[in-house]
Amino acid sequence: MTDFRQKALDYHEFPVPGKTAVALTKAAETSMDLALAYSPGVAEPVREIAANPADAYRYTNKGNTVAVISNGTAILGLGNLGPLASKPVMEGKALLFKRFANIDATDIQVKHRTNEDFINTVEAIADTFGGINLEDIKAPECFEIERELISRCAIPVFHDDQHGTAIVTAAGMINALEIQGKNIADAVFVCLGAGAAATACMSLLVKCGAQRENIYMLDRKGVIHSDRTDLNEYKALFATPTEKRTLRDAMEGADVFLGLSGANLLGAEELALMADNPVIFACSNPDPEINPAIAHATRSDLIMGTGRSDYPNQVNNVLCFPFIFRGALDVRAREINDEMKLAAVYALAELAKESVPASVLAAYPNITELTFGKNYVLPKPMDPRLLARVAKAVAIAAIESGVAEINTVPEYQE
Ligand SMILES: NC(=O)C1=CN([C@@H]2O[C@H](COP(=O)(O)OP(=O)(O)OC[C@H]3O[C@@H](n4cnc5c(N)ncnc54)[C@H](OP(=O)(O)O)[C@@H]3O)[C@@H](O)[C@H]2O)C=CC1
Ligand SMILES: CC(=O)C(=O)O
Ligand SMILES: [Mg+2]
Repeated sequence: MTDFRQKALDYHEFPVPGKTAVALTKAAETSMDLALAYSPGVAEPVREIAANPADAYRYTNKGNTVAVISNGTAILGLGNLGPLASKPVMEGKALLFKRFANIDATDIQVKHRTNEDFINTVEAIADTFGGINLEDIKAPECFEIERELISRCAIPVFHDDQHGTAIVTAAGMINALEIQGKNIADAVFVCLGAGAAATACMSLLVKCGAQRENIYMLDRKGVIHSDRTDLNEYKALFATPTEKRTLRDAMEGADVFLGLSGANLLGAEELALMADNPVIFACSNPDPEINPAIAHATRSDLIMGTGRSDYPNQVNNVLCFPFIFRGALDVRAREINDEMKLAAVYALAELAKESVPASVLAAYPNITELTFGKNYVLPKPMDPRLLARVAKAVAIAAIESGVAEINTVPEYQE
């Protein structure tokens, strides 16, 4: 067993199994405390909430909670390993919600037979929480699940692998293309993967200026082209009239490679075919589509990002989901709409251009400098300014787009 593998297992096992626990926010030491917390005192907020459901935000933890819900059908890039095996990832997302945005998240794994079973289960428990973060649910089922839950629930429902990934990818891509001297409207994109993350990333990049005719998306069968008769409605949106059929065909002259598929699927020979000064975001977790060491050995003019913490340019939805939910919860947004997503994109992209406080460098002992450039196109997850910048931009966008119940912009400390 490698050192790192054992360290990771020990981290999860000791001193207590798992990564999260419940903490009390009220005193529970005296008989009076118990009388207030439980019977008879608890009856008072029960009566208030029964008379006015919005009082749940006043008297319970609802307003600061998010349920992280998965069925384990697309656990990172490891595939469909079932609900229980997804629990470490969902606990991990809960850890990140707490660490970065002080949101109390509960992980929930759902075993189900049909999509409708899953949707009904989540709908039935939704009122418990302030928001729902769907995670690691594979395409195409994830699209119907999210659409239905958004329409049935009164709280924000957000499929992180789609939109969290798309927001971070778009922010990093805008900056990387700028550094490489390329215009997003002219850039040719190859997207390996045509699932939840890939379709959402490319859709948001189109909203940021990418041209559909410049996008080659690939699934396991190759390029998604107009003559294919096996495409679902989501893949069909990216069908291109082209003679290109393989990854090799698509990579010839491309400006961008975006990997949202699986480990080691991009070869050095294909990377060598790209246009000058390309951008490579190989975002599959835990192992990217191409190892950065191979990519850098193949050509020196690229910008390379991965989904991992241990290489420069971490393109990972951790930069988004804690902060977009913080902003949404703070103004009690009914949904997370495109205006809020785009506000998060531009807040992230702008923050990467500012000089980095010493506390960020201190959190990364192997890094001596973080300056906007090829090895720093996105802020680091440990950057304490993320909360104030992204959550505030999201809260303002929610208010201005009319989906907030609270119309005062919260105060955020940097
Ligand atoms: N860095 C980040 O923040 C994030 C990274 N990801 C990564 O993206 C990947 C996909 O996740 P997600 O979209 O949720 O999963 P989905 O199951 O929804 O989609 C997976 C997609 O990858 C394609 N694929 C798998 N193997 C190959 C292959 N050998 N060649 C071409 N295409 C292939 C599948 O093709 P087909 O349609 O033919 O089955 C499918 O379109 C994972 O590796 C995940 O770790 C996801 C979210 C966030
Ligand atoms: C980061 C993440 O959500 C994923 O790889 O699925
Ligand atoms: Mg995920």
